[in-house]
Amino acid sequence: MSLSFEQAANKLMVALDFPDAEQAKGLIQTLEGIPCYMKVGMQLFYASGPDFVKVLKSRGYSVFLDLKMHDIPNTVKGGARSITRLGVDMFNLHAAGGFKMMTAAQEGIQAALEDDSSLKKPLLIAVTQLTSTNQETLNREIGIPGSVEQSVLAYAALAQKAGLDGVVASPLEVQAIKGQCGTAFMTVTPGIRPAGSESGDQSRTLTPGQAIGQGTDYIVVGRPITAASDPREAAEQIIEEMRQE
Ligand SMILES: O=c1ccn([C@@H]2O[C@H](COP(=O)(O)O)[C@@H](O)[C@H]2O)c(=O)[nH]1
Repeated sequence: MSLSFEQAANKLMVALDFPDAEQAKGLIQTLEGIPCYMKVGMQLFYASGPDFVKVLKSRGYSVFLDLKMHDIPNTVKGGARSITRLGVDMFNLHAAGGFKMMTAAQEGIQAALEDDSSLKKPLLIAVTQLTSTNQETLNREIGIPGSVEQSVLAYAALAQKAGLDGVVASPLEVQAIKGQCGTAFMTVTPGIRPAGSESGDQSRTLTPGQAIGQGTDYIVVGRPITAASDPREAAEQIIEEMRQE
């Protein structure tokens, strides 16, 4: 059954990779009325911080704070507590930080919820292997043996054991992750490139329609929308393609 416009838009996370809040607000204005998720990454957060998250929430957006925490458990616990207080809907950390780090993040979430019972529990997901990583990078540069998919599945298993809600991976790995962890275990997939667009620094890519066809829960799209000559048209075309699957 094909998705409605709203259902497809709800599965689209737009990566607001901008150097300042003004430029990000410009894109939000352009996309007004499209009920997509907004993703705030390190570039925008380091520049405009919690205030910009509040702007997005006040405009009714679901917000994924993509800061990819990776530190000792105590530090990540504190970071998770602070992030939860911002009222974001989803945030993430690197599965490579290990089981204790991932459980510490959940303790941080719980502590924030106990501080303020009006807060909603955010979804917590783990980055497996970055979508810019290819087989060569993994084995020769980073020195991790085995295939990219094996590594992704090992991190997904660890994240699930630690009680997380899902993982960030390439759409190419969605079926294997869902097969191993179950369909309720969420996949959030960057590395999305509409047919004919530049892959740039992304290595493990699929088109929006192919990614939805693999059964992913959310696709993350940055430059194919933000760098398009008509970002609204680009977003609408991506949503239409998602609907066809
Ligand atoms: O493995 C990962 C994890 C996060 N990202 C983020 O997604 C967007 C993708 O942007 P594009 O411009 O569509 O390439 C970006 O914010 C990354 O930080 C990822 O690409 N891969």
